[in-house]
Amino acid sequence: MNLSRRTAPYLNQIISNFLKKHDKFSENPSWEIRESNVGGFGVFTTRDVAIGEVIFIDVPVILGPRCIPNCPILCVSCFRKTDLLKPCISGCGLPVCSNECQNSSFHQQECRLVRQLRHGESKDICNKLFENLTPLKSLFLDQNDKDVVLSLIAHNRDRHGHEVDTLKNGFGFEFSEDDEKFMKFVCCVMDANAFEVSLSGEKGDSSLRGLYPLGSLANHSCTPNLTHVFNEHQEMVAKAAVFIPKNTELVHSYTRIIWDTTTRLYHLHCTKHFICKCLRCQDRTEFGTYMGSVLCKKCRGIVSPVNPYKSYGKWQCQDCKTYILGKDVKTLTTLLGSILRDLDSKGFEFIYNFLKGKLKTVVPDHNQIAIAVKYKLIWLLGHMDGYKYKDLTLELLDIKEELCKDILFVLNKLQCGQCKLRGLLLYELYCCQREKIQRLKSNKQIDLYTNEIQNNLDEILLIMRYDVAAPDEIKKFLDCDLKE
Ligand SMILES: C[S@@+](CC[C@H](N)C(=O)[O-])C[C@H]1O[C@@H](n2cnc3c(N)ncnc32)[C@H](O)[C@@H]1O
Repeated sequence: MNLSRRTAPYLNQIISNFLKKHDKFSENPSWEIRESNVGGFGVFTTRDVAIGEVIFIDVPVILGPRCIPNCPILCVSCFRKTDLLKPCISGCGLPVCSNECQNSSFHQQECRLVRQLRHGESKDICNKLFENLTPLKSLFLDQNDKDVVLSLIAHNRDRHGHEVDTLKNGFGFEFSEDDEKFMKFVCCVMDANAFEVSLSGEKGDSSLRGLYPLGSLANHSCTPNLTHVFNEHQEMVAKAAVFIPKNTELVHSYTRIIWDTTTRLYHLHCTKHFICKCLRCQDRTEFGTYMGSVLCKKCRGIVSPVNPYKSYGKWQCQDCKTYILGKDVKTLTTLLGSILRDLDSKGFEFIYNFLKGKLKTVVPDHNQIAIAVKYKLIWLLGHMDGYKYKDLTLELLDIKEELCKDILFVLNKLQCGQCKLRGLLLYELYCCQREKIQRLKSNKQIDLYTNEIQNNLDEILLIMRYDVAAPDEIKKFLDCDLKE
């Protein structure tokens, strides 16, 4: 794009017009695009915003499958993941879930283009074509939407845009020079800005990516003040995770919140090509959580990097002041990482004993590996065969409750407010406490619990409001709530 057009007034105008077209623009928005201190542009509040308040609703200008190996397939028309997926009967090789989706104008235009450019038919679903479909979809944008895409920043390193090469070299697609240039630009814009879109009932990683123009102008911080959910129309609902004063930059997290600084910095460098300088990254204690720290072999004190930006440099024990080398810490964390991956095949006893035994001797309680192990146990208790809620003893319910509260405590220390992870953990805690209350005998204990459960439920509803990925029982509460 012509960079001289990339000014704050231009961006405000083009994004506002885009939202107006989709009926998502409020006449008195609580956001504004301005130049940001971290570089480029960012989104700022124009007034105080209360915790949980919706700041904007954004619409995807491009929506398509993530280009990852073995991406679980979805209907290319309605983007639902269902058992009813079948290959399009016209022979384009793309998955659709119903006659309605087969015949939708949305699918028909890409189906025609695929058959025309590819010179051939496919009777089966072609996964590779599905994975590389997103740039192709961008060719159907109208000029206004193309201008929106052109106004966003694009990564310009060589490895971005390989989807287009796969379409050309792997499938024999022939594109005009302009189309090819635009599609490559789209891939670079998607890599810089796209969000993984949550879908109803989807477990694990998302298969869908969306380019949300306003959402994508918000910069990153490891202590985000913005949180977002996706509703059933694949719209992004951006909400305040904490109270946000007027004129504050809105920032969301491009990484997992419970990763340590080394992991977050590495991820941001590789995927978004910048070095985060937020307060959490600069603090070697990570706000007192010591998520990246290990224990000293000599005195069991906490060992942290002297400079969090140089994890390969020196690390020092805060008690006995001994130095150790970053590469030795790396060896330990790599080993723990591989044990962590293996834990998926192990049962509760093994994982719990590992947490309370070996792991406790090498890392502090809130090291990211310890948190990941605790997280596994939370998901195991109450969900896995033999460990459904009804099967759990009071002792196991106590363990689950303690683990949930422990990670919630870490999230509080990290100052992440009403983030999505908090909502999920509160929900696990709520289910656990609800089960526990049925086993309690004393009325006093029951009363105490009932209050806590109700408070947790209120907060879960606030965090999960509009979230298509919310658990079904929460959605039922929310349906009533939204109809009121
Ligand atoms: C999704 S865009 C955010 C909007 C972008 N600032 C703009 O002007 O369009 C992501 C890019 O913004 C920049 N960015 C975001 N957060 C940053 C941060 N905390 N520090 C430095 N650069 C950041 C990086 O260049 C990153 O690749």
